[in-house]
Amino acid sequence: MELVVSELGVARGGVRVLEGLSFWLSAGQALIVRGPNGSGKTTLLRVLAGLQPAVAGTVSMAPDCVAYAAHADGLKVQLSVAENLMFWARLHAVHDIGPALEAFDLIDLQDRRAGALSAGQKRRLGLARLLVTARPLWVLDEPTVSLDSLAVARFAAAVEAHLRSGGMAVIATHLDLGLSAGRVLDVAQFRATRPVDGSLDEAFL
Ligand SMILES: Nc1ncnc2c1ncn2[C@@H]1O[C@H](COP(=O)(O)OP(=O)(O)OP(=O)(O)O)[C@@H](O)[C@H]1O
Repeated sequence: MELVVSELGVARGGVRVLEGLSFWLSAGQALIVRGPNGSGKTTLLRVLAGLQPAVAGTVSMAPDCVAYAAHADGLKVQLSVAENLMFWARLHAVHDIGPALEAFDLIDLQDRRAGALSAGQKRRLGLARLLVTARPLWVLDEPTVSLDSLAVARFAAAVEAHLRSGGMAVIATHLDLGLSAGRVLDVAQFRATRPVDGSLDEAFL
């Protein structure tokens, strides 16, 4: 399996942000996306995840191959930690939430209502969902926000395990996660030179 991105152009709010962006990833590889604030990292990830269309170019992988973790954790606050994971697991026909609880140190919190978790605990639960999606490409937007150093290490270990099992990851992060198979892409070099674009780019927010 391979992710091939060719001559991609992306826009936000009718303004072109990036153009001419190409890269590829093979099974077992990760791409770390860097760039200054407002340079288009989130917009690129949204296009990869199928949340909005590209304005130019192609992405080889269909959105249903992608597990996307945005800035927001997207949790069901009335459900417990375990119920949140079971909800996502059922949706993806995954039967065992045990490895996800274990990987993100959530076993002791599994009966706690998600709305009553701390910010870092919520983030751990949001990331644990990745492990119950069984999707090959993880697209992650600043996944380590609110995580302490131990949780960052656990997250990096989960990504490494995903890569070892043939998965891929595209991660916007300012941290060095120490991934063995991680390349860095700085989106600043792909800043659009013709920024105004009249087309509708928002499938939904
Ligand atoms: N909802 C929105 N509507 C219109 N424009 C937006 C919206 N969100 C972001 N933008 C603009 O799109 C451009 C790219 O933003 P984007 O969020 O992709 O950058 P980023 O590199 O992820 O930034 P950061 O590092 O601050 O998270 C910026 O100029 C930003 O102001």
